[in-house]
Amino acid sequence: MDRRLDPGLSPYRTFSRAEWAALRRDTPMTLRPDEITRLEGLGVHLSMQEVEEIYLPLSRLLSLYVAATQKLFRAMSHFLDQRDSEANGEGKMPYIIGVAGSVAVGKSTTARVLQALLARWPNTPKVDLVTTDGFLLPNAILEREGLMDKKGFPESYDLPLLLRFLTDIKAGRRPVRAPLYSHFFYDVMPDQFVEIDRPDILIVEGLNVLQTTRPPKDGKAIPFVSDFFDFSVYIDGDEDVIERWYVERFMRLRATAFKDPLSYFHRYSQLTEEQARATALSIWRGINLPNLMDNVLPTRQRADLILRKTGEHEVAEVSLRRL
Ligand SMILES: Nc1ncnc2c1ncn2[C@@H]1O[C@H](COP(=O)(O)OP(=O)(O)O)[C@@H](O)[C@H]1O
Ligand SMILES: CC(C)(COP(=O)(O)O)[C@@H](O)C(=O)NCCC(=O)O
Repeated sequence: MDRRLDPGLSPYRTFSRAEWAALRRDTPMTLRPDEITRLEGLGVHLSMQEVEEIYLPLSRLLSLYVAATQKLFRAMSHFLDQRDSEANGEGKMPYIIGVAGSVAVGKSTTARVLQALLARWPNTPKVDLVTTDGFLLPNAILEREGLMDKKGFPESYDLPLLLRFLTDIKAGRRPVRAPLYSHFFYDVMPDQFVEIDRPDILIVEGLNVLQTTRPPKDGKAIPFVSDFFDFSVYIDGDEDVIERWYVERFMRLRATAFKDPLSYFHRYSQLTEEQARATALSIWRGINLPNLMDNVLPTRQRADLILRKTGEHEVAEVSLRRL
């Protein structure tokens, strides 16, 4: 079902692939084929054409937005009579980009491509990447709370920890640590963190990054995750296509990572191909699809930019929110 906004009512300007690709203008291709290969996830064939026609124009837009925001930040520092060193160390504020969308829609891959392209721009050499998977509650708590079948749902995250992380980033504290999630162990890794030390850009990717927060029981108002964002991208696709991507990824993992006896899903590597496909479909239709329909898709129209994908991860349309 196509739930895109009625163009007559939309705050977005929508570009065809060709119109968007033309906005690359003279932006040079800064990634070599071997670098694109390194960016690919398991089984991903990331086409050079996709990077040139979709992600290069996006990196040009973001570079312009970051430069304008850096000017705004200096204006605020001037207003506050703050010297650059006092404002936030070296007079810069991390520009935070959120990347949202369904499980298996391509958030991690897109985030890695953007990280590589944005780091090539002279005004943003340091680009860090964090996934909100690390802010999931540990399996022990999910199991105690009966939430193992809700992994990825709003209630499965340690939202206060994520908001504290983003607050520290925006306040310029250094370094700030983000917990790490392992898809191999299917759990948050105890005592493992990624340190974020005042990057020019921080990309935060995850299912929940555009969700509006239900007020907590104590009634205290808390911010939305996206209140800390300077720009946000939603990666969109038809549910039946994402279901295929999810099953394809599951089957690739079954043939690789799941074969390791230490892998959480090792038991699935013992299944026949048909049983494994049925299991992947059951997990998708029982957990990730309801989460997409109820909690993720409704956040699409909060994004600044929507990448609408077709069957093989190609982006067919780009919608950019008008200022
Ligand atoms: N642009 C792309 N081109 C080709 N394959 C892709 C692309 N983006 C994602 N994929 C594939 O789709 C699956 C999901 O991608 P991933 O980035 O892991 O999604 P997410 O982080 O949203 O779960 C992965 O198996 C990956 O190989
Ligand atoms: C950990 C996740 C919530 C994160 O989603 P993703 O990074 O794949 O978008 C998801 O991969 C997940 O494990 N969902 C629970 C059901 C499943 O095993 O797919």
